[in-house]
Amino acid sequence: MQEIINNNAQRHHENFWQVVKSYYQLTKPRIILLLLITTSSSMWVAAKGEVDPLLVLVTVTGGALAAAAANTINCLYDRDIDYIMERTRHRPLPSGRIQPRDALIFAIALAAASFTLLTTFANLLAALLAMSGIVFYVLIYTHWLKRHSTQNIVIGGAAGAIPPLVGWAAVTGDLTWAPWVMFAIIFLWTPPHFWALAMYIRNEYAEVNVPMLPVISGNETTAYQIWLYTLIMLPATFLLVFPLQASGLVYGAIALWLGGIFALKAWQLLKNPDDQDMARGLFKYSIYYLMLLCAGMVVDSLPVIHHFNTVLAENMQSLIGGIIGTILGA
Ligand code: HEM
Ligand SMILES: CC(C)=CCC/C(C)=C/CC/C(C)=C/COP(=O)(O)OP(=O)(O)O
Repeated sequence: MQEIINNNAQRHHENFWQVVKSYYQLTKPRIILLLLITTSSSMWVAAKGEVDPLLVLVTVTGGALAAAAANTINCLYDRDIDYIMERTRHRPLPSGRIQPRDALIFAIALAAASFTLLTTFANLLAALLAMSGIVFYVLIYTHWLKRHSTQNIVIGGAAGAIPPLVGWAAVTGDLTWAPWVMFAIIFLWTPPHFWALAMYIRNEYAEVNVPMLPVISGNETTAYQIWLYTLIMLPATFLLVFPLQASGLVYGAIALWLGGIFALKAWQLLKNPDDQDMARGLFKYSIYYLMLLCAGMVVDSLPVIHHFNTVLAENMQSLIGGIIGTILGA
């Protein structure tokens, strides 16, 4: 008898953790992690390296709840095609581990918690921006564009670029040029990020009639588009240094190094558009790229680095002055 009770208790325990795990999976947690990295790095730049840790905690939690709500509704909406694609078949909704009605209640609760947390402990602008991220991602990307346009992720990608706006707004209460440049960087980063992935799983998207660019226009055109977006994204990363001076030369050097590798990988793919390993390589690198670029912004904003940045800038100035002087003098 005691053994049966023990077994039942153990089974209940296992079931409970399985349910928690399914809800966790529904939120696409790994994508949220990168969204939060972009949010917090923007906070660091906004606060010039001296950010209130409690505000970071609140904003990151509020942002995570909003992104989790957005991803949950996306999973709910896409459960029909997710059921067909191998990569997504085992998600909680298509595999029947969570009921659609429960997912909807979960998403609404997450969004409400996010709004409450952000308005109470950050500010209304940050909360409204996070909510606009959910609405944009769900309505514009998931509902309107994903199944109808090859430009789905170009326009829909704007949702994924909102988190740095949330972070900046939480710190300063308004939006200046710098957060919009961060928005632009992620907006321009999204097509290379996603199309590289879509190039090596295009058969899956073709199977469910989602008009991703490689399915409709082929690998050559997609690789060319990836190359173009990369070429526009790279200069955008330097706008934070010049003319905005929101970040210094340490960040500039990191952006140059990381961007060089990005360009090299995009160029190699352009020359070998049917090479799936190269496409996979660029997709994986795109994730590290954004993480490290954000880390670069944070490191650059730290007060200890400020001094170093100033010395570097002065030396650069006299170096450039010297070069111009030599040219003019010659
Ligand atoms: C509309 C824009 C975007 C689309 C369509 C898109 C699409 C995808 C897809 C289909 C995957 C593969 C997921 C899987 O294997 O289940 C993926 C992975 C990933 N995406 Fe994006 N993405 C977009 C924007 C973003 C943004 C803005 C971020 C963060 C800043 C991001 C971060 C990631 C990360 C970290 C992964 C790897 C997840 C893992 O390892 O499981 N994505 N993306
Ligand atoms: C501020 C805020 C709340 C922003 C939220 C923005 C957000 C959740 C962006 C995520 C982008 C993303 C993972 C798209 C994948 O969609 P998909 O449906 O094409 O991928 P799938 O084929 O794997 O389902």
